[in-house]
Amino acid sequence: MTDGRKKAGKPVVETLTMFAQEFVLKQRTEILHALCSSGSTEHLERVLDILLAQGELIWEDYQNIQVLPESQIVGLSFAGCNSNLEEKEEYQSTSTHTLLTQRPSLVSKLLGRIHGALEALVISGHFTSADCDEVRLPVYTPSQQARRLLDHVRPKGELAAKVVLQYIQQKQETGSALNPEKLTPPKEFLKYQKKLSSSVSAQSCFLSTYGGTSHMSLDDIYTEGQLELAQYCADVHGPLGLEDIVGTVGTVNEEADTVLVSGEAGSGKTTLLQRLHLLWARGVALQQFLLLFPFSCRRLNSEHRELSVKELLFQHCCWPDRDQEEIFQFILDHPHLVLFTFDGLDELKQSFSDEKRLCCPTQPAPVHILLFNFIQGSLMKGVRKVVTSRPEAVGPMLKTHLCKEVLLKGFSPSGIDCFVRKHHSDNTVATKVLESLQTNTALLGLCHSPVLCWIVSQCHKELLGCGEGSPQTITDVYLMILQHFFQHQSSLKSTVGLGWFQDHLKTVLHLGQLAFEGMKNTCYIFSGTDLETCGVTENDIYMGFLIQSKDLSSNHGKHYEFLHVTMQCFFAALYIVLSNNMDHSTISKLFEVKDMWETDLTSSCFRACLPSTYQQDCSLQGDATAAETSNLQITATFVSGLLSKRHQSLWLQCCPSAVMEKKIRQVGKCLSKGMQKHFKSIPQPVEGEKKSMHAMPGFVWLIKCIYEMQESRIAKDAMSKLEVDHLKLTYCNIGPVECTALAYVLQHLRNPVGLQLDNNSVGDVGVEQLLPCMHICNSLYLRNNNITDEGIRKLIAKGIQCENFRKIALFNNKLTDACTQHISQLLRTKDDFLSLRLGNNNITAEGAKQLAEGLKFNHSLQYLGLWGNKIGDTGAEALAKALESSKTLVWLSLVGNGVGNAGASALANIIKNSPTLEELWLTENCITRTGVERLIEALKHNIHVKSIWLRNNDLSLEEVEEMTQRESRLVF
Ligand SMILES: Nc1ncnc2c1ncn2[C@@H]1O[C@H](COP(=O)(O)OP(=O)(O)OP(=O)(O)O)[C@@H](O)[C@H]1O
Repeated sequence: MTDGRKKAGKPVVETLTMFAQEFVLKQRTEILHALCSSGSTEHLERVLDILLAQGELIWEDYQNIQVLPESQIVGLSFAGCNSNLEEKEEYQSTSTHTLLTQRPSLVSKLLGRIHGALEALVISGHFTSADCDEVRLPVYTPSQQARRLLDHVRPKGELAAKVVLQYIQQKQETGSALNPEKLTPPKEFLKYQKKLSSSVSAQSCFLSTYGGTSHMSLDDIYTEGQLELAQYCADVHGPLGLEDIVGTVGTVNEEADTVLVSGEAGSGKTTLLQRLHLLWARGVALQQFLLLFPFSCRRLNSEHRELSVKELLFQHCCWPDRDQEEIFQFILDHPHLVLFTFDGLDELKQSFSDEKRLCCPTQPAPVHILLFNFIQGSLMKGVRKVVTSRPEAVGPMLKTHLCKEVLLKGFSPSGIDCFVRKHHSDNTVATKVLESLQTNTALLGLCHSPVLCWIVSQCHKELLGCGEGSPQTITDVYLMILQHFFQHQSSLKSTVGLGWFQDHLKTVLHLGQLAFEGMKNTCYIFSGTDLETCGVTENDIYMGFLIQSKDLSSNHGKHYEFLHVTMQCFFAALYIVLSNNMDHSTISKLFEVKDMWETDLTSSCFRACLPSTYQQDCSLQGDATAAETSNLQITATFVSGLLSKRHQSLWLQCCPSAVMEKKIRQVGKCLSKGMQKHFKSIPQPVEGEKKSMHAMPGFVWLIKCIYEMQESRIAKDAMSKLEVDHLKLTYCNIGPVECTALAYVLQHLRNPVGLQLDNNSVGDVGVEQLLPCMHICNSLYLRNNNITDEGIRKLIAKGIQCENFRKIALFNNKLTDACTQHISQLLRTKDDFLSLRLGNNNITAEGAKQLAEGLKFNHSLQYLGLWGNKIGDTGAEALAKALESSKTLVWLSLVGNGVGNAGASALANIIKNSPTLEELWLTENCITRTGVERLIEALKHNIHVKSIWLRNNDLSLEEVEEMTQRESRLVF
């Protein structure tokens, strides 16, 4: 700090300063972390704004801090930063002084108005264009630009300060400059905007999945997917809408301007972006953005030139017919009016890194460097960016640069209904398809994934005609679409048995090879030469599995891609299974693909089976991308499914059975080995604790592969070696499909386990899928899983029959009084049930009364949690009556239920009589002194109770103090 500080001269200030100094010294590490850990200087700058405004920091000090390199900025200390009273007086009531004292609010008022303020300063002759350039450096965030503007105005004097203040005041009176309607962009800009929006509209009005077979307009088929914030946000109730993706809701890092939409393969990320694009181009959504530039990372992979931002925007999205410079300058000046979207970040050949910084929009660089710098905000700061990716591709480094993350979780049950009805104009057909899904809940579970829902709808004839053999696995569904396309596109109409597969074996192998080679090289777009190399013919293309790539085909001959990348995975799997000249190590290498979390990205083992020239090519790309790992896992899942005995008849006629048997054995061995590795990683339990395993995503994948094989021998074998008491799969993206696989495998466990599935998307369909393994679960944790009364009805019906089942946790779901009669039945019937937790649902007094009916007959329950419901005083009275003679109850929580004094008085009876109760939670229940007196009275008869929680009730401080003294077990 400088020595030019002056003394405050007031003892009180000195004392405070000493305290502050001491505090800063003691908490130095924490303060430094809070100020600097986000990688942005915003927090530090905000603190500086406040210090300047309050006169705790004088201008010279501030300037010194400003010029110090970033690492030394943290040398800021409060030592001697006394108020500079003399200086304060000197500037009293001048505009320059106002710039200082109002600095924090001026910074925010200038956001979105920098351009106008600079213009006013230039016109008034206080600023040169060089001043403007310094303020507008693209490396600055909008708030930093505002601060630099204020910094530059100060030395220009009183009149310049006045201009800025007048400008801000005027703008406030006439409305927000952030509103694009208030802007008057140059004429050429408006023409460009029109051209861009018609190009975006043309690109987004049809769905590509249907390209091979028929056209389907997005309007006709688009169905809302389930969007959720990745991080809990107290302000958000109910589902997110499309506009929320770019809105402020759920923002975790205000300085970042990249939103990530993550979702599994086929969950609808591309389609969602397409919908956003279309709505913007039509002028019905996202109208806060004047321009929207859509990018596909898959296509950006083909751009090998170095480009500047300008070239990237204009060459890849829309070319301005005139006045390029002016249009680009307008974009630079109004970044907050521009939106970039990047689909499939996981498909980019390079993994995200923030090592190479770039901040100049005119400097050419490889496109992935441009993209990474957009995300970090070093380039085109202020432009909103929406990026999509599979979840496993998003590492912690990328996450630090996100404004928020939104999860796309596929269709909800009503979404499936809506999609199927949109898909079939004939209502009778739609109803039949939906009915058949209700009878096959494994398939219904699969339909939560939009791509699978599309296949199932597309293949309704096959589906409705297959009776008993209705599809159960993902492989079954993909085989169904294979058959569907062949039978619809081909002149060979083989109707008998499996003739269709034999008839098209050549096509399968050609497309399979193309898919397989592509997979090895992270290639999803194929040139004519690629097709030729694999022998793909016009007839093969005609079958409809390949579609022409949109914007790449015109320049360099036709290019193709698979209808969907999962289709490419499926064909690659068919090739691995059917090809007779496949390297024998391919399968084991495929299954060795490591978890993204386990080590660095290494699917290189898979590449090792390639010819050496190919390996060289690949090594040029550096590490494997996330999409590669994820797609190889999907391929391995299909390989497992295709080698299932159920599909033997398909390949027996085209492959020697000895070869196939060997492949089956290999897959079985790989799965078993993979499981062993997981089990070995389970740490020994600490004494007194249960042995617990937290599954890694790779565990779920292996389980899905086992399910695809549909061989209980393999499932049994894998599970026989798992020895844990508690299996934790929280935040593992467990939906209905995963539940089906889990139940298939876990039912073979030798000993009962606690199954913890908190914070997933199990839903009612998932609950139903779990039923086959209920007998092995002694406790089931399903917190925050979108479960309704219907799911619970089925769960309880099964649970009642399961001997081991003793505990259930269902907080944060969608339960109402309608489920309590079933739970009541469980309590009445199962006299060894220990724990019931139903917090944060919608249970009222009626529900509590139902539960009480069951509790009257129960002699085992120890834990009952009903916090965050609405049982009120009558509900509490009913429960109290049922529990007052309980000889087992240890813990009861009725937090936040409005039980009031009447409820508290009734509950006092439990205290009076219970020989076991230890804790009673009555926080936030509108209880006054009258209620507490009853509790105190009851406590006189009970020495076992340890604490009664009474925080946030209707008591005065004096009452709290007095009652604490009378009864120390009351916690206020
Ligand atoms: N919201 C939706 N409404 C209607 N159909 C949809 C929707 N979302 C997805 N689909 C169907 O599912 C198919 C796959 O979806 P999409 O390509 O958007 O998934 P994705 O998440 O981008 O997959 P990937 O990660 O593999 O690239 C689409 O082509 C379409 O047929």
